[in-house]
Amino acid sequence: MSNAPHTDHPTATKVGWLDCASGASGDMLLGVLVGAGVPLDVIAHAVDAVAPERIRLSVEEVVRNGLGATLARVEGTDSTHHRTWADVRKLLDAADLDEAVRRSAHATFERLAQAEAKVHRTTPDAIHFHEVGALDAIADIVGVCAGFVHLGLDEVLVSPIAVGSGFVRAAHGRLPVPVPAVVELLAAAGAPSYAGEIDGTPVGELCTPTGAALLTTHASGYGPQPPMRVTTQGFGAGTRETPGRANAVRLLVGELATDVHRPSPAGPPTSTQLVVESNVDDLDPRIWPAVLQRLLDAGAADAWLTPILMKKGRPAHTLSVLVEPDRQDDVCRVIFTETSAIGVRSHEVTKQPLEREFRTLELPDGPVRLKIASYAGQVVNAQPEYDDVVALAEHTGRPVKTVLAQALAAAQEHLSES
Ligand SMILES: O=C([S-])c1cc(C(=O)S)c[n+]([C@@H]2O[C@H](COP(=O)(O)O)[C@@H](O)[C@H]2O)c1
Ligand code: NI
Repeated sequence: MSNAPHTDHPTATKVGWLDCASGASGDMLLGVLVGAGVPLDVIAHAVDAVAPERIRLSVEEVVRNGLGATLARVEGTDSTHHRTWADVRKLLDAADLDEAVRRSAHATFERLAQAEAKVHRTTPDAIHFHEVGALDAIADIVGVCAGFVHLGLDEVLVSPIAVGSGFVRAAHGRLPVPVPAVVELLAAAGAPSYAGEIDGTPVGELCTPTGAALLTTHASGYGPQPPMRVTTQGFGAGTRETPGRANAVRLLVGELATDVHRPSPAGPPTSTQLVVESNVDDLDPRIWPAVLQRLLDAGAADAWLTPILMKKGRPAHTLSVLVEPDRQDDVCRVIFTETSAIGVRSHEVTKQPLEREFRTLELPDGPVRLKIASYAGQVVNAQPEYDDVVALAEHTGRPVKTVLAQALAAAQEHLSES
């Protein structure tokens, strides 16, 4: 239940819009939820249910660049320094927790672990949660998930996310901003981001990995504030004062105004891409697989061939490449240097990606990633990553079809449990 006044619209869609013009971190999101009316007790209760050691959560009203904001603090000392995602998952599974909170906390940690595993070339289960420790990650993630469940939002929309620029000092040295885990998380979700510099001056880290994992888990779409009748706003403060802007994330809560334009709840908004094409009748066909790979390496979203019968009755292929407009030059360079095409044509297309997420299936012989696509909040497709299946089959010497069947069965079981 939310603090927002209730209206008697029976079919009203309750929406939250997060304004991430100053980025987002776990603490900022905890603060913004309290600022928007979630009692601190609700958050603390969920965190206590999971945390293996005492965590003290507190909030304080502060001013950021002249604006009042809620600063959340998480205090506690983790006596265990090596808590991995596998350890935290056991804590989550065993906790006396609302099922919706458990589900979204699990999804958030899973995303974070996937992104970290990719960056550090390891497995999600081996990931530990940064130098601040697992206790802080538990407080941020479980607390924010509990806050969102309490608000009971039908949709959470997120603005393009300011990620920052320059460098940040981490336990293992200086990391470039946006830090690698943030880049992976936003890329996997198709979330729009930008540096957020003011007057070209590097601003440091605005969006942390925990912030990005929480945003991408809860977002049902990205974009500007939708038409909505706002009832409540909250500001969640970052710890630093930053020149030229209030270092705070903002949450507007209200009802979608369905009498005007309404963004799709199905996932990221549609985007305009280009299809660049050329008909080719004189390339040695053995070269095509390498061409398609080079196009993907050059930034194409997809590349494919269609057999055609060309002028003069010649069997040939249409090469088609789907690409973001700003990568068109890179794609054309590959086409002209790698094939015998002497010209290309292009047209704009509208792309609507479904929301996707990766989870990890633990098969008896090793992990296989599961790619899940959702439409309007419902899982509509779930496929084990074929490359992982082949790698596991090679590793174990078992037939690919056997490993694939095992992965599909594990996927079904995983989905029916979650
Ligand atoms: O310590 C590690 S491995 C580390 C990796 C990364 C990557 O992006 S990879 C980032 N960081 C920085 O740690 C702090 C804490 O982040 P939280 O998300 O846990 O709040 C932050 O500055 C990250 O950029 C550390
Ligand atoms: Ni890392």
